[in-house]
Amino acid sequence: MNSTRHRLIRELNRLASTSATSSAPSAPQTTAQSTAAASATQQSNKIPSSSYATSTCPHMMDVASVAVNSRLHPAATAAHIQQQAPPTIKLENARPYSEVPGPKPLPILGNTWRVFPIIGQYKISDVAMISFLLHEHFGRIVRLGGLIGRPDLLFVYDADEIEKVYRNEGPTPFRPSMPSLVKYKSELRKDFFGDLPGVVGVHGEPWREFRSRVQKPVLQLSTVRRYVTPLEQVTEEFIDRCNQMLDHNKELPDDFDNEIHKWSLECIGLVALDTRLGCLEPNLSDNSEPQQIINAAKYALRNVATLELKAPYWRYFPTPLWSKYVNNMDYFVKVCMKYIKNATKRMNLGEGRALDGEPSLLERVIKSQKDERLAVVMALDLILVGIDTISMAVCSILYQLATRPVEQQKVYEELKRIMPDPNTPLTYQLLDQAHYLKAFIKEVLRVYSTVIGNGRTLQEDTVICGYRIPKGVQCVFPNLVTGTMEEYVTDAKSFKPERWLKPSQGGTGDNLHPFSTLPYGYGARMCLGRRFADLEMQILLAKLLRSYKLEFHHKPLKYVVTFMYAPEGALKFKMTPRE
Ligand code: HEM
Repeated sequence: MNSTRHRLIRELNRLASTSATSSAPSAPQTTAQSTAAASATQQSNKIPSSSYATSTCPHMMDVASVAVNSRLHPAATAAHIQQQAPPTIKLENARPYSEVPGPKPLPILGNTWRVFPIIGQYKISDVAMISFLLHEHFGRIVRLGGLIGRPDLLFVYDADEIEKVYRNEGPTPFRPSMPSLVKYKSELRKDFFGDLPGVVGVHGEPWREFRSRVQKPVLQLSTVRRYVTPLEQVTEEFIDRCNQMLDHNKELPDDFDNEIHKWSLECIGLVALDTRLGCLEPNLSDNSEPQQIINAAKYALRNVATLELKAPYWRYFPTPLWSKYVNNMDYFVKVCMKYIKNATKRMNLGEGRALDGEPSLLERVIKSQKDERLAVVMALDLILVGIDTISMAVCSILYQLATRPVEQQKVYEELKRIMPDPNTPLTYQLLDQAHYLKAFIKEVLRVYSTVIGNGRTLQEDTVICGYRIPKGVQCVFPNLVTGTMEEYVTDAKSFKPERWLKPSQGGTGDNLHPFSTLPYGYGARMCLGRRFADLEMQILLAKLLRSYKLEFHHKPLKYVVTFMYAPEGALKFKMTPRE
């Protein structure tokens, strides 16, 4: 255990002993609850070489209705249905909110001070660890109150209760969202965003209207399928580039994560802007447009955590960090406008980008909605949340593959069977057969959830874990913790892609509570880019692993949160051609 963890445990022990309510969490408990604390202690000790990171990841807080069960192991769903539902308690019989356990806010200073520099005991990157420790010390529901300029955070570690909240969220779910982006869209650039502000950081009717106008084209399979070949081309270029970057040990460079960012930006440019941005060109200069977009994306997203948790003073006056954030956002808007205007021009000239008769996503949106600004806002949202999420997920998946040779070999064997000739062009049907590869991705997202939690702001008073939780409280559902809890996942500490397979495919039939691990969220607000995310990741892995073996011969990397949860350090993978 590292010293940060010791320090946090000491502090939480102290808090637990001083908290007015922490010693008496006598709210109604499920049978499994009695063992939760013990299992959580065990769990946080066992999670390998990870430092934990921010559960208040702004993306999770902000990022929509498609059945979740389609992504789940059928056996898991069946097992879940057999579980006992939590007791239903009426609002009037529930225990008061004030009794929810949690660290006690200090007078005047509240709890925000805990993430201040020097005097505060937590770094933003500690927040995931805090999420584990809060569970360990306070149980299945924890209140973190007294935060400057924001409502209380309520951590819920009970998958049945999480399910209840999701299922009752109504037609306009409210994800506690980046207030900084809300301010940018609804105040600073109201002139541009007006009554169509997009989905990210937008709520209520404006969110519902925007989402309903873009959801169909973004999620429909025919649109997504159209991108297999273009995304395969991008990925082939990326792999060629990787080859050129190998050193004398056949290892990739220290800043390989930046290269993955370039690949993901090139992919998102293709999808959201109908453009090849040129990110994979060799010798990209620091002031080139693609590199500037990458920098702007990293900045815009990663500083949201700091802006919102650590330095929320921009709410009251424009701080330097806020001004920089605004400049970055303005830059994004400008870039999106430029490329969407180009796409409209091409369409007007009859030079559209249809493939096999299928128009591009952008063409579909511009044609059906007859609104260029809507397309700009959609592209902006997709880019804003699509680059970092997928890049970080890929960093994490590649690292897991490189350090798990047995599983990597299984992925390779499967790919070899599906594509005996490595140069076989990819199709949706071929990818559909890559069951183990997909299961591997799901398992990485369970154990190392890139977006470490999701959230909902309650729109009415609700009973959670026997407490009456008032409307307006922000619930946090910490995937990273619940996805690795023994009570919800059989043999939760073991990395077993097979748990996601059907028995006919060699699956283990393990129990897996569907609401314990939801990497793309759930319901009407579920991730809008998930089909593209899955496709991009599958294409990259299929192309790369069919032809190369990946190894990692360096000190194990720790998982931390910058914005997303991913391994920190040089991803110096060794790439060796197969056969
Ligand atoms: C592995 C990669 C990704 C992960 C783990 C991920 C995860 C998430 C999560 C957890 C949410 C919140 C859902 C909810 O509130 O229930 C979300 C929302 C969203 N995601 Fe993703 N995402 C990924 C990739 C992408 C990509 C590539 C795009 C764009 C192409 C994208 C676009 C969005 C958008 C626009 C939202 C907001 C939806 C709304 O609020 O209506 N995501 N994502």
